This record gives sequence, structure tokens and C-alpha cells, in this order.
Amino acid sequence: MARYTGELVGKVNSAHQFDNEALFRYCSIHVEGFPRSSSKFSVSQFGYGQSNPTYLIEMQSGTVVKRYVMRKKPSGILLQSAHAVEREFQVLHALGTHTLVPVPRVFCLCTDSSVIGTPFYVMEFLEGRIFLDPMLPGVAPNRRQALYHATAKALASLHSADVDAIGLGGYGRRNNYCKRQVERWARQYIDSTGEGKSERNPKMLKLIAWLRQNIPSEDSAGSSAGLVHGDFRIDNLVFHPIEDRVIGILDWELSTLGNQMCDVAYNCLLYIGDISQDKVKHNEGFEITDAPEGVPSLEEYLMDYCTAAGRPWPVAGWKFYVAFSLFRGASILAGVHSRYIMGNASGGKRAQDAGEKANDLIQIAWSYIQRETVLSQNPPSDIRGKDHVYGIANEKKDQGLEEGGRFIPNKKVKELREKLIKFIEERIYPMEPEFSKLAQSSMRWTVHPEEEKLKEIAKQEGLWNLFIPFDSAARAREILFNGRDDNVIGTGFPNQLGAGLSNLEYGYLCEIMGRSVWAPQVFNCGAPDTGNMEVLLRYGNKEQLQEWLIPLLSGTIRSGFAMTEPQVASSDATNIECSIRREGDTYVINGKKWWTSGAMDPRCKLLILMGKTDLNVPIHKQQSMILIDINTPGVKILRPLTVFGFEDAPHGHAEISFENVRVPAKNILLGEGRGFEIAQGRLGPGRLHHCMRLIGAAERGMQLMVQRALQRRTFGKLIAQHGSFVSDVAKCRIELERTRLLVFEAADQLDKHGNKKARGALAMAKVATPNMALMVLDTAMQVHGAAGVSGDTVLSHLWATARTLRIADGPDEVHLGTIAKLELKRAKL
Ligand SMILES: Cc1cc2nc3c(=O)[nH]c(=O)nc-3n(C[C@H](O)[C@H](O)[C@H](O)COP(=O)(O)OP(=O)(O)OC[C@H]3O[C@@H](n4cnc5c(N)ncnc54)[C@H](O)[C@@H]3O)c2cc1C
Repeated sequence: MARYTGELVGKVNSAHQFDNEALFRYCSIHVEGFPRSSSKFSVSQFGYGQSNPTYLIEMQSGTVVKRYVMRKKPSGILLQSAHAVEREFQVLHALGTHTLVPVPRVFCLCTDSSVIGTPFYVMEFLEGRIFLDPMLPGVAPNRRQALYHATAKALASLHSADVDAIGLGGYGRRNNYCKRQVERWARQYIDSTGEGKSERNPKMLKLIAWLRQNIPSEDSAGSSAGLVHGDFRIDNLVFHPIEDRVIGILDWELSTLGNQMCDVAYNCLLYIGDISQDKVKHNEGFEITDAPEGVPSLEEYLMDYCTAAGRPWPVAGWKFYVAFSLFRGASILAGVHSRYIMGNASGGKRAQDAGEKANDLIQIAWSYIQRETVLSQNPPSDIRGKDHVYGIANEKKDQGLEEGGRFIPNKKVKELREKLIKFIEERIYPMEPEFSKLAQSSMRWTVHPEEEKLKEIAKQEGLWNLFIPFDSAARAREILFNGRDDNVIGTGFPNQLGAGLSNLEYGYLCEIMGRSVWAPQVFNCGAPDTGNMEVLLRYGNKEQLQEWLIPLLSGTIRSGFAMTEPQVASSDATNIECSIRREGDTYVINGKKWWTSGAMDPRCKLLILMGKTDLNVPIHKQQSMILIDINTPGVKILRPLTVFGFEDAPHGHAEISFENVRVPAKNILLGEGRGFEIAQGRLGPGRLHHCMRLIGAAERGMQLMVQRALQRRTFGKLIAQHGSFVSDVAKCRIELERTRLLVFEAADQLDKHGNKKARGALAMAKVATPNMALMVLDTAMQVHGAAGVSGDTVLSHLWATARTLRIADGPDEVHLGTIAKLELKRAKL
């Protein structure tokens, strides 16, 4: 389970306090853009594994909160080479200014100890996720794979920095790094063990001798030399809040120039043994216990790194580098233990246990070098191939499935899919005429009682909230229920927070729901509720989740998303004019919206509205999103809009005016100016859900088309026997299948790489799918003759819905623009 960077802080440790006012004065002069005055200035301290104390500085001026991170040396007498924040600043500055290596931006370095007592520097606060446990508990397997992939890429990117070109040529000595390091840590071990200190382990002396004799030749040649991080671990990385990519590599205290393979081996120690800070366990590395599902094997991980860094397969020196990393760790721990024995180490029980842990590392290193093979001679041949059939190969073996191809649902998804098909065929198709009849009657803005009954059955069958991605569910569980996985909402039905599916897995199910316009809401998977719940799951705070998410999750209320405005071209959301103005403890909303789907529904209680909070900031920071109770005075539903005559009752698409609508300030989502950011997060999966449903709509069209063609005769033969039909139905099947592949590919990319990287595939799916569905449904209507365009079959309604999706959630042209932009960018590289 990830921790958000903003959550890793606590009260400043009494030993690490400093003069806050002095820091404020210094920063207001030396940090560009630092607020000159602040109504609120708060300092908290990051609590996790910092040898250089690190602080979060929060400044509030009006409604704007700015965040910075300050890192300083500890107070007191220090070893000369330790805690060098000046070097950290130097490396971060060089990388941040001249490379794309993900690091926080640094703003100023203060070497004058009279300011706050020690040198310090100020850097950007990165809002993102940190995974403290490399097992990545609470993370879906495909996301684990993506996170490890991103980790290997981040390491490769820092190793690819051209140190001479970026002014770091003198940051350390490059040649004979391992040779020097072996001597340095051997000396330290000898100095810190023996009489009156930690007991000396003879196996360590043998290990030192082995290392001296086995230093790889590339070490003296410097062919693997460059920037070394020194402590590259997954918990020193900040990942994007949603996407599985690294946005910051932290903790550069041990960085230098040297043999980069030491970084790689150190980063891979978790495959060899569990050497986390609190414990060292033999035989518990991922190589032995099997990595958690989704975590790549050592070979796959190394291959990822080598591919990204342009490095040869490191089989030759691998045993040395791993043994060296364990040896270095043992020497450091022996030093800590000795200081504990001599009474001058902080760290309590950890320091007390450090001697034992040092010996454990020595033992692991010694067993490791006795192994005949530590790495395969050659890299795994087809990592990409494996990547794509992840979870499927096993599935096939277990069940003897016959299907081939790239996308095959696993057992759990298959079972859900079969249940869904049965549910829809037995319970929803027979109700369609009833639901349609009510939707066209004078009672159309009421809910058919059968719909609510079906919802209850769907809940009990575990076919509820299936759209919720695994990681969003984990966040909600953490925020609302401290990670408890039980019956979280106390409603007594399973899957309140979804079934732990990825976007791809949901794709196999959402498609089934798309076969009927009435089906998605029966499973609480209808738009715009899914997108709105996703927004709350990803961006809502505890209070907002409690007030709005819980009733949405249990289906007792519904919601609308109010962005589009009649007077401006809303495909370009920077045009939006609705104002959200802060007045004391409230926001006041004024503006007009239309096409707010779902707002006509009698159960609709929540509107998520996008509008402008500040016209004086850059255009993409002007928009914010706010939660509005639809019953707030000033919210006026003006009329329902129609789609080719369909009102889509009782759901509807409303035109709404907001006149001096006053809502509590706590209803703002994520903060002012974050509207675009939220929209990006919302629209990726939301758009894809439309595509998935459209695949289902097209399948329904195919089914009806073929049934009709096999029953009806024209000019002496079945329609199915006419050549024109044969050709049409075959073309429809080709279009449908290739579009489905595109949708699955986009879902897979979304799972593995996040919204931003998947945007090309998402855009392609968003353009291709409605166009394909329109073609298939149009052919189906043609085969039905006049009945096809009537209300007697579902085809015209499905077609009308498909047609709106060439416009809704971004017109085709906008997505085509995205695809073309990426294509041109690729050509320029
Ligand atoms: C059934 C339905 C449901 C909807 N539900 C919601 C909802 O719940 N909430 C909500 O906020 N909105 C909703 N919408 C609105 C929808 O998102 C907008 O209609 C859409 O974003 C386009 O905005 P617009 O209508 O203002 O068109 P405009 O922005 O005026 O665009 C009109 C046309 O201009 C052309 N165009 C635009 N950009 C480009 C470009 N870059 N290059 C070339 N040509 C371009 C395209 O042909 C486009 O269709 C819904 C719409 C429909 C039809």
C-alpha cells in the first residue's frame, strides 16, 4: 500500500527543531516565488528513514497553499564526509537543470550555519506515492509489474546522465571504485570490531579476501563508471499519485561517481534475502520465496534495466557486485553496533541488533558466493511477450483453456463474466420493453421499482461496483477504514469496493453490461456515477468520501458531472466560464451548464461541477472542481435535453443554472486550481468505459442482425443467404474484433503505464469505437428494415447513444489531434 508523501510527516522531533522564523526570512529572499507573507506557516518533519532531517514547509496565503521541502544536516559534531547536504544540492541541481532524470527541483542552498544552525537546502515538494514495502502489498499484480518497470527505468535514467556535460565530472573518482570501496569498508569493519566493540566475524575476513580477488576488470577500466546513487531502493522513489511512473528519486546523501553496477546489485538485494531495516532473513529473497504476483523475476528486472540503460547482460561480475553490496551493508551495521556497545549510538533496539544483522548479511554473502550459478548466462529472450500474457499462461495451464490470442480473461473474470451474461439475459433483456415504456410515459422521471430490485440482486451476487480499480479501492479502504478489508460499509453485500480488478479485467465485464442501455446502472457501473466515484476514490478526502462516496457506492444516490456550458465551446475546457468564488467559509457558484447527464434522475443528489476559481493564474490552473448538493438553493434544473428524441429518462441530460449557489468551502476537491488534473484522472478510465460498453452494444447489434437474417426471407431466400449480407456481416465482425483489441490494449496500457502514457491508445480507442459501433448498428438496422429504426428493437436507442459518443467526452477531432501530435512528436525524436 502506498503512502502519500504528504502523509509521511509528523511533529518536528525535539532534537531537530530550528528557528522557523529565520528559515521563513531566508526563503522569502532566496527562493523565487516564496510567499513574502503568510497567514499560516507550518513545519512538520518527515519521519521515515532520514539521516539528514527533512521537513515539510507549508505556507498559506489566502486560499493558496504552497509546499516546500527543507533538508538540513543534523545538529552536533558530525563525521566530515557524512551528511553532505551541499553535495546533495549539487547533484540535484545538475540533474534537475540539465537532464530528464526525475528529481525534485532545488531552489536554494544555504551554507551559512548561523541561519538555522546547520547548512540546508530547499526543494520542491513532490506530491506522490511512496512504497515503503518492496513487496507492494495492496497493489494489483499488473500495477506491481509497472512499478518495478518504472523503478528499473529510473535507475537507468540516472545512470545514463552524462556527468561531464552536466558539471558533475569532479563529483568523485570513477576508476577502481570497487577496489577503493572494498578497502574502505574493510578498514571500517576492522576498526569497529574486536575487543570492547562488536565481535569480529572470521567469515567477514574471508569475504574481504574473496572480494579483493574477484573485482571485475571493468572496475579498473571504468567502463561501468558514472553517477552512482548509493542507496537506490524503491522506498527512496516518489511515484506519480496515480500513474505508475517515478517523479522523484530522493535521498542522494551517498551519491558519488563510481561503478554503477554496485547500485544495480544493491537495488536487487531483495531478490537475494530479506534485508529490510528491521529484519534480515536468509532464504527469504524473492528468488527463493517467489516474488509477490506481478513483481518481475530478477532476470526480468535486470533485463528491463539493461534495455533502458543500454547495458550488456551483467552475468560476468554479478556474483561480485551482490557479495560486495552485502559486505558493505555488514560493515555499516557492525559500525552501528560498535557505537551502540561504546554507548554513543542512537537508534535503540535497532542499534543493539545491528551486530547480529551484520553477521546475517555476511552469512548470506558467503552462501551466495558458494553458489555455482547466480544469474542465467543470457538474458530472458522475450520479456515483452511474457508481459502481455501475464496471468494468462498460468490460467491456461490450470484450466486447459483452448483459447489462444493475447487477451484472455483469467478464471475469476471468466466466472464474473458468465454470471453477468446470465443475469443480463435472464433478468434485464426481458425488462427492456417495460423500462422503455416507462421512459416514454408521463411518469418517465420516476424509477421503475424492478430496477431497484435488480440492484439488490446484483449486490448479493457480487456483481456490484466492478468498475473500481484495485488501487483506488485500496486508497478508500485506507482512508475510511484504516485498511480493513471486511464488510466496509456494513451493508452486508460483497464487493462494495469492487472485486479488485484492473481496467483490463473490467473491460471483459463492462462490455457485457454495454449490451443493454439499462444494464450498467443495475450493477452500479453507469456513467457518470462511475467517473464521479472514481474522482472521489482518487481525490476525495475522508470527509468527502464519507458524505458522498459511501451512498454512491451503495447505490442509494446518483450523481452528475457538470462541465459543459451552452455559451462556450466546451470541448476546450479552458473556455469554461462558470465562476466558483470564495467568500469566507463558503464558495459561491454562478453559471450555466448543460448536458449534465444523470441530473434529472430523482435519485441524483450530487453534482461535481467544474468552474473557475481564479482568472489571474495560468490558464490550466484556473479551473477547480467542487461538490454540490443538487438541492442547494440556487441550483435550478431548466429542462431535459433530448438525443434524437430520446430523453434517456429517468436519467436524463439536464440544462441547469447556478445562481449564487453557496456551498461549504470544504467541498472543494483537492484544492483550488486542480480541476484539470482531476479531469485528466477522471476522463481516462471514464472514456474507456464508454468504449467497452460500445463493444457490447456492437455485439448486441451483431447478435440481432444475424438472428434476423436467419429468420427473414426476401426474394425467395433468407437474408443470410444474400451475398451482400455475407459481405456486410463479415466486415462488421472484422471491425468489431480489431476495435476490441484496441480497447483492451488501451486498458492494458492504462493499467501498466497510467493515463499519460496510455493517452495515444486511449484516444485511438475513443475515436475508433463509436465509429465501429455506428457501422455495426447501422448494418443491423438495415437488416431489420423499418423495424430497425423504430422503437420496437433496441437498435435505434443503441445507435443514438453510440452517436453521442463521437461528441461526448471529447469530440473525435480532439482525440485525432492527440494521436497526430504524438505521431509527429515521435517523428521528431
Ligand atoms: C449525450 C451526451 C451526454 C453528455 N454528458 C455530459 C455530462 O454528463 N457532463 C458534461 O459536462 N458534458 C456532457 N456532455 C457534453 C459533451 O462532453 C460536450 O458536448 C463535448 O465536450 C463537446 O463540447 P461542445 O458541445 O461544446 O462542442 P464544441 O466545443 O462547440 O465543439 C463542436 C465541434 O467543433 C469541432 N471541434 C472541436 N475541437 C476541435 C479541434 N480541436 N479540431 C477540429 N475540430 C474541432 C468538432 O467537430 C466538435 O464536435 C454530453 C454530451 C452528450 C451529447
